[in-house]
Amino acid sequence: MEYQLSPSILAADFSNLGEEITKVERAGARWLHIDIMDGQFVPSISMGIPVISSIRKRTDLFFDVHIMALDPTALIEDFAKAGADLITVHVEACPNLDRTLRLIREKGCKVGVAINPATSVHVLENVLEIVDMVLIMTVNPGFGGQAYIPYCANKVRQIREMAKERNLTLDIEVDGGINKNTIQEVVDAGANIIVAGSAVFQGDVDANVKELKGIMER
Ligand SMILES: O=C(CO)[C@H](O)[C@H](O)COP(=O)(O)O
Ligand SMILES: [Fe+2]
Repeated sequence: MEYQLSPSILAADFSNLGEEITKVERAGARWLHIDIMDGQFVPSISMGIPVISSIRKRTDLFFDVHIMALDPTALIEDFAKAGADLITVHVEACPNLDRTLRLIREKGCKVGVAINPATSVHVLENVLEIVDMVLIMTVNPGFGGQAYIPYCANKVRQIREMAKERNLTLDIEVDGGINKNTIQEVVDAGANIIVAGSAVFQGDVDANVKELKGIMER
């Protein structure tokens, strides 16, 4: 299984975004987590198309776009054109989930599906075969810098088990409150794509990326 650290630029210095991205790239990250918040599905507003298309010109990192919006389906085509490699939508925001997931694939992107902490893994039973990645939120979405919710590790374990039963090679991503103290628990539970915002961009970015990757790959 491939392990990837996906630094979340939500915690980066936006006045110096290009440099921040170069730093994580130089430190050895291959993915970049881009949080899209619309102020409705979640309370805050983050960034949109112009940010993605401008950073796309600067880096070949794999763009892992996490949409936290009330109507993610309407945004998919534009995000794909702007340079997303993988688009993840929330079950909680998709009344026609199957259609939305197929649209992501049609637009040429890898397909991700996310669930909030309080949502059961069982809502994913029917769509596991048509996604590349499941994102288990380990905080309630909306802000960086929140504390990791420990019961979510069990959901990672459940999804890994469900994938195994179906013979699927599925990526499992965790997002929220992951740092050097919490990363081991989610990796042990079966997560292989690890998002980290504050734990990467606060302090020495190079040392942070190397430390987290080191624990993950051990
Ligand atoms: O989706 C998110 C919040 O909704 C972010 O990706 C997440 O919060 C990352 O930040 P941190 O690692 O600081 O918790
Ligand atoms: Fe995220």
